[in-house]
Parts: sequence; structure tokens; C-alpha cells
Amino acid sequence: MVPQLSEADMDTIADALVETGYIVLPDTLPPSVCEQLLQSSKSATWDDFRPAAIGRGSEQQRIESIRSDQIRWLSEQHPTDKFYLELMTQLRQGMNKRLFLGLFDFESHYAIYEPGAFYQKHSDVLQGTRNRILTSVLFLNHDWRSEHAGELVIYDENDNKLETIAPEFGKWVVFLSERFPHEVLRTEVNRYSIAGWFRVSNANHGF
Ligand SMILES: O=C(O)CCC(=O)C(=O)O
Ligand SMILES: [Fe+2]
Repeated sequence: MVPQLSEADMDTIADALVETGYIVLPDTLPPSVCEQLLQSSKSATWDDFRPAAIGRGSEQQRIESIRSDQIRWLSEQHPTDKFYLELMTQLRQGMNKRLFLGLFDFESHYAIYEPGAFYQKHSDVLQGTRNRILTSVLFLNHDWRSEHAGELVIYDENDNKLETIAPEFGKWVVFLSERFPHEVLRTEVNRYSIAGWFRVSNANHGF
């Protein structure tokens, strides 16, 4: 069965994006889908994962002092990925309908942060582009405890700390990409997440 986001969930998310620009949802996505995603992340071989890079195209760099996670992009060809991508399509259409965001597509990757890995404070909007509008992060860590660390910290435009979010299984964070710098604190255990970005078409914005 294709999982569904309810109209009520979409209303909640749209209202939060208007009021504060972000939302932390503890258990909105179906646990069975989250479990499949976790298994898919765990069962991939390390050959499938690549050290994450920073930037775009020829400017792409790997700077381990900034981020040290390993990533694998989701694909429509993969049945588990497809379920998740379907949910994100529903969110994209729901937000376009409610907020006229003109979201055009969605790209996302599994990430594994091994013990000692982190991602320093950054913005998801790549320099010189404005095409990432909404960020989505889903956490997949069962039995997370504070000593495991690896929290996601969200800041406001003036660098004030807004939230320190435990990366607990099934927790889903959605925020306006441009408004919130954020960082992943150094994790003490393997940390599983899926980060994704809803984008507008470059062509629409004249780039
Ligand atoms: O996994 C996370 O908590 C967020 C990762 C992130 O900020 C990114 O990949 O841009
Ligand atoms: Fe990010």
C-alpha cells in the first residue's frame, strides 16, 4: 500500500512554516516505512556510500573538517526509496497547494555518521543559487540516548540557538532552507538519517 500523509498533517506543517519557518514532527511518517529505510541504509555496502562532498559541480570539494558523513542518494528504482519519495511528493504538492512555493523537485540522500563524525554549522542553500527552498531531515536511530550525541542544532538568522534536536527514530524535521543555519554535533555511535531538499527550478529564477 502506498503510504499517505494526511491533509491534517499537511495543514500542521504549512501553518508551522508560516509561523516559525520550521517544525519537528515526532511520529508523522509511518514507522514501517522508517524501519524499511533504516534497514536499507544499514544493508547497503560501504561501496554504495560515498564520503559527502560540499558544493556543486566543479566546485565540489570534500573537506573532512567541515563534514564527515557518508551518503547515498535515494533512487526511484529502489522500492523502499520509492515509498519515501512518494511521501515527499505528497508533501511537495501539499505545500505548493497551501503556500504556493512552486516546489519543482526533491533530492535526498541517506547519511551515516560514524562515531566521531559531524557536520559543522552550514546553510543548505548553495552559494550562488537559491533553488533549495525546504529542507527535510528524517532520523532513524532506535533507542537514542543523550550520551550518543549527534544532535541536530538549528540556529536563527542571528546565530541564536533555536533547538537542539535528538536524532530519534521516526522524528522528522522540516524547515525553510534559507532561514536556518544548522549543524550536526559529533556523534558517539553510528547515526542514521535522510536529508532532502525541495527545490524550485533554476529556470524559474533566471539562473
Ligand atoms: O542529518 C542531519 O541531521 C542533517 C544533515 C544536514 O544538515 C545536511 O546533510 O545538510
Ligand atoms: Fe544541512
